[in-house]
Amino acid sequence: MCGIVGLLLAAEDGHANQELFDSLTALQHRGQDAAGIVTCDTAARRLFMRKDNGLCKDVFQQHHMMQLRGRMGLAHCRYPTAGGAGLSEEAQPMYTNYPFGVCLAHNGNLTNVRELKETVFAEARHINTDSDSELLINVFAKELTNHDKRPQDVTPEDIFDAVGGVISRCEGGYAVVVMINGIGIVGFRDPNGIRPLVFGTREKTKAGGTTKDYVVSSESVVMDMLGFKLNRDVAPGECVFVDVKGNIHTHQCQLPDGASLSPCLFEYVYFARPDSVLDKVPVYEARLNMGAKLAKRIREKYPDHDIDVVLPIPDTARTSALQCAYQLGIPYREGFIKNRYIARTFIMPGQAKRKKTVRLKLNTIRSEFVGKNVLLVDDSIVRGTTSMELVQMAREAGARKVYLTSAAPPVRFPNVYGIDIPTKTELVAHNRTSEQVAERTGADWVLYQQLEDLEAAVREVNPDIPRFDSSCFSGEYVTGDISEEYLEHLHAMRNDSTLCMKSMQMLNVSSSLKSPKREPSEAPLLTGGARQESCNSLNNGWG
Ligand SMILES: O=P(O)(O)OC[C@H]1O[C@H](OP(=O)(O)OP(=O)(O)O)[C@H](O)[C@@H]1O
Ligand SMILES: NC(=O)CC[C@H](N)C(=O)O
Ligand SMILES: [Mg+2]
Repeated sequence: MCGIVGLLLAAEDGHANQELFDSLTALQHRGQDAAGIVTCDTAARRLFMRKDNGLCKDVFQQHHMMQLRGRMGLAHCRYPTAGGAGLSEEAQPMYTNYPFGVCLAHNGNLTNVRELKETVFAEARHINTDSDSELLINVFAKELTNHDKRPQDVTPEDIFDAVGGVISRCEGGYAVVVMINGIGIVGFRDPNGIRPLVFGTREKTKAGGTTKDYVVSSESVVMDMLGFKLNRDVAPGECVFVDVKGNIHTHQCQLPDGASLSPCLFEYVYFARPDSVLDKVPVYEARLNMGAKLAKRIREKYPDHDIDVVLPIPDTARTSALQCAYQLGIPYREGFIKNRYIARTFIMPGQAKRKKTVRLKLNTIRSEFVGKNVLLVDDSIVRGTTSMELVQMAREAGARKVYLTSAAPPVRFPNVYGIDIPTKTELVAHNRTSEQVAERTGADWVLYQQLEDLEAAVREVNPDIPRFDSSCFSGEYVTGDISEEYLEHLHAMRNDSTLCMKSMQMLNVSSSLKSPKREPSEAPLLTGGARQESCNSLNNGWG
């Protein structure tokens, strides 16, 4: 669930680098693995890029920032859902020199990668990584060459045709920003609008008149940070093109049969910041509604409950837990304190790391547990990594009974549109009832939100959303093209053990490359034993 930004400043002598960096910081919660910024000096027609693995504060040092010249640019923070974690060549933005010099940043996941690879190679283009975003930029670039024009002759219609070509060829979930050297920035969204994309403007009045800066980004919070006005969401299958002169051109591409706005429900549950507004839904309000509906369900299912206190599992669950406690008429307290310097656990690669991080990240306030019956509220229970640890910690802190509730329904199916849940076997609710999840996590009972209540919680804020991508709860995929064979392929490619083995192999290759003089008898940098242990502890993570 990466974060993407495209920015174009009106001032010829402006530089977009600092605001791109600031917007990445505002979107850091969407991707912690890699970060990148590319800028364009529109007068010199030169591009400047910096990208690497890591958080944006680590990737961009002052000397990098000073290289990023120009008033137009893109930014990206990555949470890998294709290819591998920790491969810096898969960091974004992506770049291709033909035609004109095109850069692209992508949030989402393509589902017809195997077919696309074949056609892209047949078009005499080259793909050098396993990233689906590299395919996406090559498809866009190829479609842009169809008119065979010089850069100064490219029209908005040519850009719209290129985006139309991408939409007809690429399946899955994608929100995309593109920068074309010397031409402008482009934003578009897949025909179902699964991943979010908003755009905004900032007017500046000077003696000479009024000018406009433009921004396109994953979440509206970027506009708040930079002082932009949120204009609206980019519609499903719509293309927004801002040329370097500051003119905006929009076009609704032809949608495939059956496509309609279907935003990812998980954005409202977990991914987006509560202070963002996506598809006209303030995320905070949706989460309050989730908490209210959860309280109703608790009262219905356990009318004689003996809960003494409601404790959120920080951070994301705070909003729902607050409203749940209020509706139940039970005190809301902070039983778990989060170390603010430790990032989100769920989007970290590898189960061993996720499991270890939960205890490092959250600690208990004993007085909130001792002798009490506590209700722990989480926004979602996915692999169960967080809840298994926290139920145990609650008991260790002296709780008498530990109840667990989730503002989302059980996650039972893979996500193929940009959340890294590639296989159902890793999910704690896979083939388990709530009672069995309670047994597994060690809770006295577990209660989940119902899917219709979750959808209603969002729809109460915007009744015009026709449907949602709720595939990880329902197993129904809005693009209609997800076969069992595809899900089996995804499982084989991306289950945690396979990814672990792949990264170990990469480590072996790179350590042998870095130590050309090492004798064959010498121990490798990471011994076979250590490798085995690392993968074992990963498997133990599932218990
Ligand atoms: O069942 P699991 O596999 O553990 O996944 C679900 C948990 O992961 C997320 O928290 P995370 O720590 O990523 O982020 P947060 O601090 O924003 O809540 C989410 O909010 C749940 O707490
Ligand atoms: N989470 C995302 O949006 C990921 C984008 C892209 N699929 C990648 O893996 O880099
Ligand atoms: Mg959490």
